[in-house]
Amino acid sequence: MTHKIVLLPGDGIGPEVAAAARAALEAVAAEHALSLAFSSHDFGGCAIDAHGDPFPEETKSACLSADAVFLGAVGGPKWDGGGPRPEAGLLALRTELGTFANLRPITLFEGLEALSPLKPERVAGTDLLIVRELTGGIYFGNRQEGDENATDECAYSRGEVERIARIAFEAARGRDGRVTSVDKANVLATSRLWRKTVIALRDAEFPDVELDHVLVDAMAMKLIERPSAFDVILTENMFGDILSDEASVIAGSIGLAPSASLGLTHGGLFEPIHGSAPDIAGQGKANPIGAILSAAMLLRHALGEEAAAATIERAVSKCLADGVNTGDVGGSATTQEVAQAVCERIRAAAPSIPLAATA
Ligand SMILES: NC(=O)c1ccc[n+]([C@@H]2O[C@H](COP(=O)([O-])OP(=O)(O)OC[C@H]3O[C@@H](n4cnc5c(N)ncnc54)[C@H](O)[C@@H]3O)[C@@H](O)[C@H]2O)c1
Ligand SMILES: CC(C)[C@H](C(=O)O)[C@@H](O)C(=O)O
Ligand SMILES: [Mg+2]
Repeated sequence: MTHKIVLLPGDGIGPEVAAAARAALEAVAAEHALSLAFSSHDFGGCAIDAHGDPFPEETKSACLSADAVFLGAVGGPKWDGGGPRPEAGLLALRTELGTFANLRPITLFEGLEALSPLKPERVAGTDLLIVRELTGGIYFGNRQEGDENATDECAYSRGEVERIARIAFEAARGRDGRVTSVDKANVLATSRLWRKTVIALRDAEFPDVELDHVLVDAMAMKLIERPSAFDVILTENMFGDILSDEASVIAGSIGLAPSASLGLTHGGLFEPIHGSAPDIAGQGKANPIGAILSAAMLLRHALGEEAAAATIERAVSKCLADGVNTGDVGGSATTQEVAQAVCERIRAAAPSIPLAATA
């Protein structure tokens, strides 16, 4: 069976890290006898330039009929003027695919401990999963934009909160059994609904999972004070966006952090959490590890290929431990060199296939 993978390289460093992810997928497919068919499509700023639309119809139908979608990154100063925005295409893509659950794991890698801005004793033992609601909240409420006044409405329904909370509780059962729900219930009505709903769901369906609540401002502090205190962090769209960039630095660099965006019907959307990094685009400086680990998440969540996902993850850990790193994590390797080093380790790690007996 051939799996159809749509690639949306996008803008800035997006094409560089997407090429690295594709190389890792091709290497692992060869070793695990998987059949993957790739097609690339215009999306984001480059699609605005080519079609006047960040999410053209052709791209949309390719995404909808794919088994999984991989995105590099979109955006950049070129499209920050007054016209269509690349980021609007990304929000439309998430809505179109129904990917309401954004999983953002933060993993400490051997060999990179010294890169964390936190003291080693604070960072030791950190292993976080941020579960971010992705298709609701202030990103998708009514928006009014004027020169004197502007409004961004934040709305959540009980059903939207319940379905993302269920993902977090289920994830916690496979981990350390603890969920920290982050909100701003001392001020926001949406946060009070959030908290009530999360508590009711835990009591009804997940009494075995430990649950606590932290206000988002305090969480921004606690996350860097003692990140190892947390297991699964469940939060709404905007808080999750902000906290995940913060959390990524604990492990060394935003360039290392992957994500999976999952829904109920489509295989999902997989993207590193970073953006198009215009400051380093086109220079071979982008760290491709977040993108490569997103490709591993694609294999696991969209295709059910756990062994292939684990092969990529082991190859990444080995590559980082061997010191093959881009500049953001203290090395001097280029994007392509890191990708190549990961691919070599994918090939070296795969089980050897016995030779057929010859007469
Ligand atoms: N999913 C996405 O497509 C996505 C995500 C975030 C931001 N954006 C967009 O990207 C553009 C730039 O945003 P920004 O500068 O605020 O955030 P950014 O994540 O692009 O960059 C922030 C900083 O991190 C560095 N960085 C990011 N990724 C890196 C990598 N892989 N390797 C090494 N260093 C890396 C950059 O050089 C920069 O200094 C904006 O237009 C924004 O809207 C897109
Ligand atoms: C580009 C932007 C719309 C996006 C978000 O805020 O969700 C990005 O920051 C992310 O984290 O994926
Ligand atoms: Mg973000």
